[in-house]
Amino acid sequence: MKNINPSHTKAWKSLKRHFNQMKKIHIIDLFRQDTDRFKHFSKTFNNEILIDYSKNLITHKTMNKLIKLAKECELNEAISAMFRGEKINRIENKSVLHVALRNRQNIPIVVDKQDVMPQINKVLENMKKFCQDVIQGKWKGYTNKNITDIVSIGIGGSHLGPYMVTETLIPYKNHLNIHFISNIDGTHIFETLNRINPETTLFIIASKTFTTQETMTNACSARNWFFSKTTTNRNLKHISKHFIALSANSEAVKKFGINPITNMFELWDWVGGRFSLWSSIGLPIMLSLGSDNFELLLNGAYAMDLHFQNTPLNENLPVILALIGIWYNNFFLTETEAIFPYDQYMHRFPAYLQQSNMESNGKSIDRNGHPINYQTGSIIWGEPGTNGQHSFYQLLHQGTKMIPCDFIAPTISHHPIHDHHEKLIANFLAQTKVLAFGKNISEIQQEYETTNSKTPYEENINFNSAPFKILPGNNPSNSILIKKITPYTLGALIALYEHKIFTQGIIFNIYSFDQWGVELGKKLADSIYLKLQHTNNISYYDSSTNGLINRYKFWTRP
Ligand SMILES: O=P(O)(O)OC[C@H]1O[C@H](O)[C@H](O)[C@@H](O)[C@@H]1O
Repeated sequence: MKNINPSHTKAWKSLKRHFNQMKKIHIIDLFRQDTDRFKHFSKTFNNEILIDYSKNLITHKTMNKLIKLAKECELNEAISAMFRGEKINRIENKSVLHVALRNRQNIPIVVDKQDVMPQINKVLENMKKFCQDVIQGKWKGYTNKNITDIVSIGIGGSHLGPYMVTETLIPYKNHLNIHFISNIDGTHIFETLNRINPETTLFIIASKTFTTQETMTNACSARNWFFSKTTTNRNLKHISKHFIALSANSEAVKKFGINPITNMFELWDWVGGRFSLWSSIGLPIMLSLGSDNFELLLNGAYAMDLHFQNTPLNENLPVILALIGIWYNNFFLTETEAIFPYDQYMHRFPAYLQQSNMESNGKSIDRNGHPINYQTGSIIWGEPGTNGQHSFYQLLHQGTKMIPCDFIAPTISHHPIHDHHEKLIANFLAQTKVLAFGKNISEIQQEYETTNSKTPYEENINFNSAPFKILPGNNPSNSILIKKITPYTLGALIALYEHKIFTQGIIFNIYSFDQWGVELGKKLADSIYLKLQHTNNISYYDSSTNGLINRYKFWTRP
């Protein structure tokens, strides 16, 4: 993988010139010039996912230039390097192999002279057997009762993926109640423990490192609670019926009191936290949906992996989305990208993408170790539709910022109650249309002239309010229609975004698979935590931090 500064490429310079023309063009003009724009700028994946990217400020010329940029940045070579298991996470000297976890044809992938597939398959088989036992009631609690509740304790990548998937796929859920605890705020665990019975609860401690402060604090509290509520006398034999670890750190798991041989499902250092839902970190998904559905999720992701690996760049969906994102981020200099799932079950999808995208591509040092002189990762945010429409869409329609959006919706609802779904989809379509085409003064004028209600008062209001009713449009969006949200299509959708992130990271010339930015805060929290224990006021840090610490002590001391 070469380290190529994208802003020094020919394609980048040509895109800059092209941008100077395109910035004067309105999406309306693009649709006027090409009446078949939808046909030219939309693609389907396996007849289950339709991506319409026609409502973007792009032409064929734009796309060709962006593809040239990807080629100059050697994207094809980078894709092969990832799938080959090369150590592309160079600073940490690790391979990036979440794709191996869903390599459903078992094609050997070699890391350090060893094929990783046998160990992946072994863990997957163990997970399946374990989940089957829990679901079928063969796995009993220490008082010989069936498990009814699963509590997953983890944070970041060890939380967001499993949580988002189990929420999105609730229609496929079995009888087990599933709870997630992530925040170190005691409220999170307090509220969960209040709702469960220790004799019938299984705690899953999900942490690749098994050292993360939030997770270990919650895990210790869960264990203490379990001991306090049961008559197990801290007996490890009993704990083994109720605590499972998902981790790459067997030593720490053992120290915690979980037997790594019988009660731990392994993952490996080549699985990045934010890409780990396909690994043993996905155990809560498998427990909640059953192993067949988990495998369908893997199959969907695998289908997208094959597409990403084997499709020419100009037909390649993750690449197209990534390049359109770069077009706005690096040429229009947009700051954010919004994700609007028109599906209530997908309510955590934007939060999930926030981590996977922003932790991956929120970097400002290039792969040569030099500061970057162009924009990298966008700010990702979003809410499910239609709630967002009654909240922040005003700014999208009439604010001063361009915000590229992805609208995602299923065509077949899991709950076709009366006309809810048609109304939901009508809103989706209305919003994307209005964002692109807006409403101009002559349309307002025409509307005004054809309305019947023209009392002098209304005339006055209408006349004066006309400028305030203009919607400039020209805000770009992608529309992603999914035939139905199933484990398979969700797997493909997640992989689509994973590969979009990868593609952008390669073109930004950054390392997308480490996250040094989060380390300092963790270390400092540890040291401040110690300072909070002392009774004396402190003057160790800057005046603001000292002032806050000392006030905290003043207000909390008896
Ligand atoms: O799985 P763990 O080792 O507990 O890590 C959990 C999370 O914490 C870290 O701070 C990273 O920022 C995340 O990428 C990671 O997923």
